[in-house]
Amino acid sequence: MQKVAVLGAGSWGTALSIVLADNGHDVRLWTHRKQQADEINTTNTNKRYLQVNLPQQIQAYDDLEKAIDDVSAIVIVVPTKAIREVCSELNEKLRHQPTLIHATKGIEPESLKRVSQLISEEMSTYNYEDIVVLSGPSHAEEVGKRLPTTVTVSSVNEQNATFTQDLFINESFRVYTSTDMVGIELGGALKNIIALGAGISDGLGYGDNAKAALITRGLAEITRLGVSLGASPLTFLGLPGVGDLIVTCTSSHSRNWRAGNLLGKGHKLDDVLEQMGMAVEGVRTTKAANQFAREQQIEMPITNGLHQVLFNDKKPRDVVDQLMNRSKREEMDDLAAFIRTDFRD
Ligand SMILES: NC(=O)c1ccc[n+]([C@@H]2O[C@H](COP(=O)([O-])OP(=O)(O)OC[C@H]3O[C@@H](n4cnc5c(N)ncnc54)[C@H](O)[C@@H]3O)[C@@H](O)[C@H]2O)c1
Ligand SMILES: O=P(O)(O)OC[C@H](O)CO
Repeated sequence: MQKVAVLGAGSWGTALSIVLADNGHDVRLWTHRKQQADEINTTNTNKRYLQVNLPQQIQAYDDLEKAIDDVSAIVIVVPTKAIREVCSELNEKLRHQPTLIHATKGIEPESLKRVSQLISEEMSTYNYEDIVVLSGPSHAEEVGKRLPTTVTVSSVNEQNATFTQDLFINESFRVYTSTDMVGIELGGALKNIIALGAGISDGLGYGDNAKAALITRGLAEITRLGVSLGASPLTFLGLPGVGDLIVTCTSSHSRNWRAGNLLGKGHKLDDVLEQMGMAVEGVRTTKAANQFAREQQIEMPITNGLHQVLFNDKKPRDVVDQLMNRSKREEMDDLAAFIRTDFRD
């Protein structure tokens, strides 16, 4: 049994707390809202975020210092835009060296940094190599009901990855390890761009053919960008790559798909984000990936099209026309070139 603090009591932090509690761990779920902590502790529910009863071993805290006292692991699950703020507070209050795990899927637009890089920059006693990421096809709504789910954990420090695998694995939550930290984080972040696109496609009334094309050509874009940043192309064929793309692009559980669906139906971005009331990571990640692709001359036509819809007020239908009428080409041409470069190195 371990003492584990989970920072972020949204849908994913709550679902991961259930997995940890089912495994017999003492779980401290931290929220910055006192009212939410009171709800969890008095009724064993967190109704705004997850429609399930919570195990009693989950104790909620609104005091960060108390939540992290004497824990052997801290799981960070706030949205990317809150990572620096939460980690800077954590850095001030942490007096020992528990394993740091994150399950956040995003990239910081201004710096184009991955979440593990942001965490290590804010945490003075941790190196980037120590941080662990947990990612893969995993909707909180299904994990909360103990439906079969598989994820991957990765860290440059392989002992930390194995410790995290042991912490979470159980009969309904299967955990693999991987040594490709960069690929695992990028796969989880970049799939949200394509999921927004899949939602838009469904919102426009396009069919399964269009969605299959988005998923497959989206995977090509993700792989190009990922490999250029040092990821293994094989990672994108695994759970944090194509696995997460499928689950996010095809499910109405997905916040990114749902936001895209509303955009496809003609709603404005600001209204959509207000209506969602939860993290829609793909919006900021589109900005980051589009900027990086432009700077590095990486071809990402779907990401670029989505960027035009989100930030330049372009009509989704016009972007689809633009994508369908690009110049003729061979399907695997540029992707093969990227992958060969990786193997030659
Ligand atoms: N929901 C899922 O099924 C799921 C699955 C896998 C990964 N993720 C990833 O997990 C991360 C969190 O997503 P979520 O779905 O739980 O989001 P959410 O919107 O459900 O919850 C986010 C939580 O973070 C808290 N928060 C926001 N800013 C904060 C701050 N500055 N300080 C403290 N707390 C703050 C909010 O109060 C809320 O409780 C995202 O990166 C998402 O991509 C989500
Ligand atoms: O609800 P979304 O779109 O943030 O996606 C949730 C998970 O990342 C799916 O694996």
